[in-house]
Amino acid sequence: MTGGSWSSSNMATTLLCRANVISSLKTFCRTYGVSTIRGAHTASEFPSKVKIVEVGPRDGLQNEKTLVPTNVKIEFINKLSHSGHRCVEVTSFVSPKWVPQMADHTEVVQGIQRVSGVTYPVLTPNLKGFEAAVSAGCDEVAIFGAASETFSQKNINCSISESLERFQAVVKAAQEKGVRVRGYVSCVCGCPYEGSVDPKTVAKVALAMYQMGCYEISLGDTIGVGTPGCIKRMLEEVMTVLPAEVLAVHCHDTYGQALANILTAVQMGVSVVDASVAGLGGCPYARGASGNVATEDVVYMLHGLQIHTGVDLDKLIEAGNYICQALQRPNMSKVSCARSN
Ligand SMILES: CC(C)(COP(=O)([O-])OP(=O)([O-])OC[C@H]1O[C@@H](n2cnc3c(N)ncnc32)[C@H](O)[C@@H]1OP(=O)([O-])[O-])[C@@H](O)C(=O)NCCC(=O)NCCSC(=O)C[C@@](C)(O)CC(=O)[O-]
Repeated sequence: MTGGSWSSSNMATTLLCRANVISSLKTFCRTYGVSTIRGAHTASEFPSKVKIVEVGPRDGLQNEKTLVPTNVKIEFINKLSHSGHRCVEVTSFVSPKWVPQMADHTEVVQGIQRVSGVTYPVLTPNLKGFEAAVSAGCDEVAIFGAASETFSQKNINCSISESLERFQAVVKAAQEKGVRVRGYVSCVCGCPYEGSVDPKTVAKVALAMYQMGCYEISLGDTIGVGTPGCIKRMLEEVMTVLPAEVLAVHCHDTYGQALANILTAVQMGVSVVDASVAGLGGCPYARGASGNVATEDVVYMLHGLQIHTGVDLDKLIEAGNYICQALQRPNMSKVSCARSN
């Protein structure tokens, strides 16, 4: 054995040990609680798979002023379900006075064809929404908080701490019924009312939601002001208390930064990405927020990195074109436009 090959085999052993230590730390972290392990993520690693959470039917449509017929929503969701997605967020059980577009939530949930292996979460801000969702047949819900006091007031009419109390009640009821709960934290890079947001506040709210029982925390750049630098600083802070494995990113594309932000997050080990087909959407209580990042563009980028998503790009483009025709609006996905030319 030459000195050179001895040292590379030694190095390989060292790397293997390091990988084992990191893997053990991650397992320990998942088993015994996240707040005890700090910084247990591996930086600059691409995951081999990314799960896309398709939010088009909910986040994409909630801001539409004209009511979209229920049968169109159902057909749209069915097309998305058949495009290889594993998770399609379908509607919200919120007050119809606040978001009229989501008032047909029960009909939508009960009208879709459920595909085996696909989950269909819905937003539930409080116990009233949760109970209605469960009665409609939902088995996964999402609670949605914020890292900005003013946004929390404007969006769900309560402070951050009041929202956490409400969510605690939802999570407890969900656990009793075996319903999975996802958590959102909005305004992770900036707030439409307060401006910049401290990453420490994001980390605090994300940890509180995870500790109460959410299986995953989606970090929302609600108004799309984030840049890769902002996303990196925010994720570094959040990853001091939660591992990358339980995080997702939810990037709006207002400033054209969403794909770069997602790439940054994926490079930091995040393997769940929210996106909205055709780039539809925005939050009605976030002035200036444009659509989400287009799912087609995210899938194209990830496939280019040889990251598996399970999504069939052609079928996804078809679903995006279907809803754009129904809404009579242009498709905001660059990939879809390029493929259609
Ligand atoms: C949270 C509330 C309900 C509080 O609204 P409130 O007015 O404070 O509620 P309340 O408890 O005082 O009740 C007032 C009325 O609303 C009814 N009510 C109460 N709860 C419900 C319910 N669940 N479903 C249906 N009705 C409900 C309740 O029964 C009562 O009816 P009334 O007696 O007047 O006839 C309201 O603020 C609301 O619905 N907000 C939702 C806003 C929303 O959906 N925003 C968009 C989603 S968040 C988002 O887009 C961001 C995200 C997730 O994508 C991530 C990102 O981009 O950052």
